[in-house]
Amino acid sequence: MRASQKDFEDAMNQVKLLKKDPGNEVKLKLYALYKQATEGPCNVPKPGVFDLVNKAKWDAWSTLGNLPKDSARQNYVDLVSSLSSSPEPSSQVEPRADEKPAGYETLVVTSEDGITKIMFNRPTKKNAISTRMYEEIMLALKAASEDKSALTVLTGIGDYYCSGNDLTNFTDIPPGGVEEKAKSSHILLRNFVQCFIDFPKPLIAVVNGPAVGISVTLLGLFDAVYASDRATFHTPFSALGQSPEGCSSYTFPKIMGSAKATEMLVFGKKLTAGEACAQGLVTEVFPDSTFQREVWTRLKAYAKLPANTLRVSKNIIRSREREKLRAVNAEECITLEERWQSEDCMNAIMNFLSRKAKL
Ligand SMILES: CCCCC/C=C/CC(=O)SCCNC(=O)CCNC(=O)[C@H](O)C(C)(C)COP(=O)(O)OP(=O)(O)OC[C@H]1O[C@@H](n2cnc3c(N)ncnc32)[C@H](O)[C@@H]1OP(=O)(O)O
Repeated sequence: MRASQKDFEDAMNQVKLLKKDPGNEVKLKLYALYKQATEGPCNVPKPGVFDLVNKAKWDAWSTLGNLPKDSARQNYVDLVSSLSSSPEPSSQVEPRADEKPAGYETLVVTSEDGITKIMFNRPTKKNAISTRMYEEIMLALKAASEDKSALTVLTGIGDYYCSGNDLTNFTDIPPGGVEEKAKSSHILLRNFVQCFIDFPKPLIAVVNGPAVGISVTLLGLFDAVYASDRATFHTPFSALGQSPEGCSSYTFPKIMGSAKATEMLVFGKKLTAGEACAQGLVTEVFPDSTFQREVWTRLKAYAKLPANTLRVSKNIIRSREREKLRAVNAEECITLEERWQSEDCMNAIMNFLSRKAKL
């Protein structure tokens, strides 16, 4: 069920009762969702650069773009419920000594109704995946694989599902130079994709808006993909001097045939949600106005099925491919390590950072 006005008002009251300060980033998010839910898209002039607090608020609100009021209300209620009911996202799993403490900076993770929901939470950066976010997604997936939920869902907070790799990840060059950076990125990416290959329960993507780069390629490793009709699917690797990852060089041709996969992965053709569904990458598309309600109603029903049986059935569908996928992942990362050191890739990143280029 979509959050009602009453749920929204209850959530506003709950915020006042929070025992722990949720931190500035979450407070800005709450502010922005509140304004969007009550007034719609940001309609006030941008404050001056020295008015830091109001500028931060304005940025947070305006980044929600044209997010409908009822989606904003729902996101507000979800965010407050995650703050009040499960402030320690991995509380169902004992963290090992070598793990980061519970509490995510780039994600909101909730677990209820048999569903663990991992939400990308960098809406001001269109949910681009920073190095920290790669690490946190791996931790959240590990916790979800061990908790009691039947299903695990990935989705985005704000108007984007995810804008792919955070291109500023490549600006933090270590003393060993670009070569060392490419090597460490190779290892991070390989481990990250491995978590999706090995994930033991049904893994569902709820694609709430545009998806770019690695957030698209990974969809081939999900068990179901539900998309809003606002979502688009774009893998602009060639324009970035990069090559396909997330096992897409294997899964995409298998899902849609090699000609359609080439259009996406080599020529960077952006697909609408309808096109992605016709090509088998997306399971079903819903109108944005009913997307959240319809998807969560369906997932809550699926989550009532016996959790162990869901695991067993997923495993029998996926297990034959696992070794192959591991080999593909390794090969893609080797190729990317070389690409990241190429002139094409460096120029593309510099162009984006100097705002000369966008998708
Ligand atoms: C360990 C390494 C592993 C590497 C794995 C490799 C993966 C490959 C990929 O994922 S390739 C895909 C990379 N992504 C992109 O190329 C997207 C780049 N972004 C854009 O083109 C645009 O931002 C947009 C089309 C996604 C959205 O455009 P819009 O005009 O609506 O919004 P802004 O451009 O103003 O964006 C708002 C702020 O968000 C920042 N941002 C958006 N995407 C990214 C990104 N991928 N990386 C870093 N930052 C991003 C953008 O810079 C704005 O920030 P600002 O407000 O501080 O300026």
